[in-house]
Amino acid sequence: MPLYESSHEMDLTTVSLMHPDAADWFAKRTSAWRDWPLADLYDRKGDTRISVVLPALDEEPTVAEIVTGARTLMPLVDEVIVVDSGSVDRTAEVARQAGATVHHRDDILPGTGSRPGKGEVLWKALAVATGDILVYVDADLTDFRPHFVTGLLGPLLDDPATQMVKAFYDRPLLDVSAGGGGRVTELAARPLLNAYFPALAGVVQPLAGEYAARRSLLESLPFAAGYGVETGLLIDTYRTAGLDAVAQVDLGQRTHGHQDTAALGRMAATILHTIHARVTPGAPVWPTLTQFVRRTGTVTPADHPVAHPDRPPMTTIPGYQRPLA
Ligand SMILES: O=c1ccn([C@@H]2O[C@H](COP(=O)(O)OP(=O)(O)O)[C@@H](O)[C@H]2O)c(=O)[nH]1
Ligand SMILES: O=C(O)[C@@H](COP(=O)(O)O)O[C@H]1O[C@H](CO)[C@@H](O)[C@H](O)[C@H]1O
Repeated sequence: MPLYESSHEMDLTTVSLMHPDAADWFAKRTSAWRDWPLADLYDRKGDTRISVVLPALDEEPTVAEIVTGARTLMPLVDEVIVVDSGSVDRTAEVARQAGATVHHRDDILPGTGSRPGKGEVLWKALAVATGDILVYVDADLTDFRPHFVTGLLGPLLDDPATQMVKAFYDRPLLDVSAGGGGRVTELAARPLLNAYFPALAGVVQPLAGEYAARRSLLESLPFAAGYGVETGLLIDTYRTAGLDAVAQVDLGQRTHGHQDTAALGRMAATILHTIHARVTPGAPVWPTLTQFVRRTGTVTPADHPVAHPDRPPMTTIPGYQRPLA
């Protein structure tokens, strides 16, 4: 694993208060996508099967370009799969035209039913993707480039002890004039993780939708619902496989579609509940978030359920079999 040297290199004068495990981990387990040239990855792939998986809910404008870009990496990448989360637009059609294998969430393990949200489709992907490694990539990226995938694969193909690789990147905030993106990351996820899991304080983008992990790990973990999925997988990987099983890779810059503040409030609440369930399992917590809608001079409360049960480890699901290539 190359030591991380770039403009993001940790400034050691500012880290004295970071949890020592986090500082040590950051120094050892952080690399940049340029550390992982394509030719080296081909050499290291051997018979490891690699699936790129895109969760998609109404991503017609962006999904095809990402599929096309990921497919330029074949045969390093063995398959590009889109799991449709209930789109009402032409997401499935344009993804298929671009060369993806498309599955609708309702058609995967139908005996388990279908739940809304991102976590559900990432979980169900395990029942259709044939890879030993799954590379998750959001389908709303507006600047996808193949190095997003190769960067994430580097630490996994390099070191069998690596179980999960998180992306990080700079995040210009489109459509809004001030500051950077990653608003839930900075205002909720990282503060909560620093407080409750300080050894994870070195993870730059804990919510990144771009990450890769071994099937054997993903099959063994619960998947938190909705937008809690990344936080749950990160905490559970840390707890079951140890901090050094996680690596992170700098992919440069990433832009994506933005949701409004209220939607991000619900995302933050789901992440809070995901962490709460891991810090104090079974402890009471109010399961809804009340937001307010302003209409003609008044405000109306709108209650949103934000605490949802996890999906259990895929290996516990009757009828689940690893799909054959
Ligand atoms: O119910 C959902 C919500 C989101 N997504 C997908 O998850 C990824 C990230 O979600 P989103 O873009 O809503 O989050 P943001 O990037 O705005 O924070 C995208 O590919 C979405 O299409 C999904 O599959 N099902
Ligand atoms: O990081 C965040 O705060 C949010 C919102 O980002 P923006 O402030 O709209 O750039 O985006 C994250 O959450 C999504 C849901 O889990 C992920 O899919 C994104 O990859 C992640 O960046």
